[in-house]
Amino acid sequence: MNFPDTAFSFTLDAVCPVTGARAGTLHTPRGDIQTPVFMPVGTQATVKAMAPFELEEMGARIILANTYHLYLRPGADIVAEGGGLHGFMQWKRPILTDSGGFQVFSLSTLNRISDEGVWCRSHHDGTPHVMNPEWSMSVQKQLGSDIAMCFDQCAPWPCSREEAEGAVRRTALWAARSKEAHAREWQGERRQALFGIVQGSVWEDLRLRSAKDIIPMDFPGYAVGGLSVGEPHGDMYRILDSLKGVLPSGKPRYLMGVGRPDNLVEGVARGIDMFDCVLPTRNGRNGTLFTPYGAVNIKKKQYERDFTPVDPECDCYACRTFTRAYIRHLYRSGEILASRLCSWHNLRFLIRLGEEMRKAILEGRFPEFRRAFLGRFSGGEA
Ligand SMILES: Nc1nc2cc3nc(NCCc4ccc(CCO)cc4)[nH]c3cc2c(=O)[nH]1
Ligand SMILES: [Zn+2]
Repeated sequence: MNFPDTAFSFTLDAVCPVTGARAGTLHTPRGDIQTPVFMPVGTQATVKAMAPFELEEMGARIILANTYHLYLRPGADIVAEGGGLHGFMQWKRPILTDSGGFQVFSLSTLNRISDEGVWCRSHHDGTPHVMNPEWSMSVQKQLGSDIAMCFDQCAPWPCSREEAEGAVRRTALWAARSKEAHAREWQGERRQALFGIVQGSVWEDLRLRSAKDIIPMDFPGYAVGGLSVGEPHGDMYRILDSLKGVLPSGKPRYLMGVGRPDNLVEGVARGIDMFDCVLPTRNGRNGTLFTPYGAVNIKKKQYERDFTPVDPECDCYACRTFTRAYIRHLYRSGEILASRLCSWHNLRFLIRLGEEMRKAILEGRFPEFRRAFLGRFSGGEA
């Protein structure tokens, strides 16, 4: 596959004049991605309980995998030998890999951070590892993802302002080292885009400082990190508002780890193009299903004789084929198909939400779409 210099480019197809919501197209060597887009999470080289052909059927255009997990198991060398992630898991469309910084803090049993990098013990077997920008770029190359993320430091929430400042400083340091290591790894071959990540927790001035550090490094895309870590949604939205006019409008904006359907709509309204979250499959496995009116917990007795689809407006295989009563039976019987059908529906719900927001933006009716969707969707149980 040859990679012309314009291997990665982003086209803005339309912008909502009222909110600034965007419809765009991210051109990658493995295909175009229309935004807004939800990226199913495939942490360990699989979107849990879904086969690649099913992900294609539901319209998944790009999926996410995790450097930290795959480095520890099965090992980046095995994935590389298996043809990189695309060959190993037989997913032919684009893949984005997270860089490992966030996961090392949320998963490793012990970790020490310094400007050099992170010393940690594997959450599998306690073996010691050093993770840093150079390590992350090398592993993401072995994984062969289409989009790699800078190795960054995500401050926890809540944290002190000093902690947030430290993470901003280190994230800038590591972004420069990531960019340098990435260029060295790829020697000018344009086969993997590297996205920058902005930190700063819930302080607007620190977010601005981080943006001023990262944007001049001229990445092909920018992620908003450090959110969806437990902070109130109001803080998330306030931070997105503060970055809206700062992040380069001609490049894709990726909000990491988000999220619930209402978070996606509010994120798009604040200029976000790309999202990822484990919620659809995580909720799928515990029987919590997205519907236009909020989340439905299929375990509930009230669905015992409910012979209607999970979501009558949904076009997914689960909603076209089965009833709530049947899926409730599967769930209560501990049948594997329950997790599959619930994950399938939740993933399709978010993928379709992206498609519908894109259509609304292109047709100049995003504010009405947003009002109608949020008016019906109550974040909690329906
Ligand atoms: N490199 C990098 N990666 C990130 C991944 C993230 N993922 C999140 N949030 C996801 C949190 C999340 C975890 C589990 C569930 C399921 C139900 O609880 C939902 C959300 N925030 C994140 C921030 C960063 C970040 O700054 N840098
Ligand atoms: Zn469905």
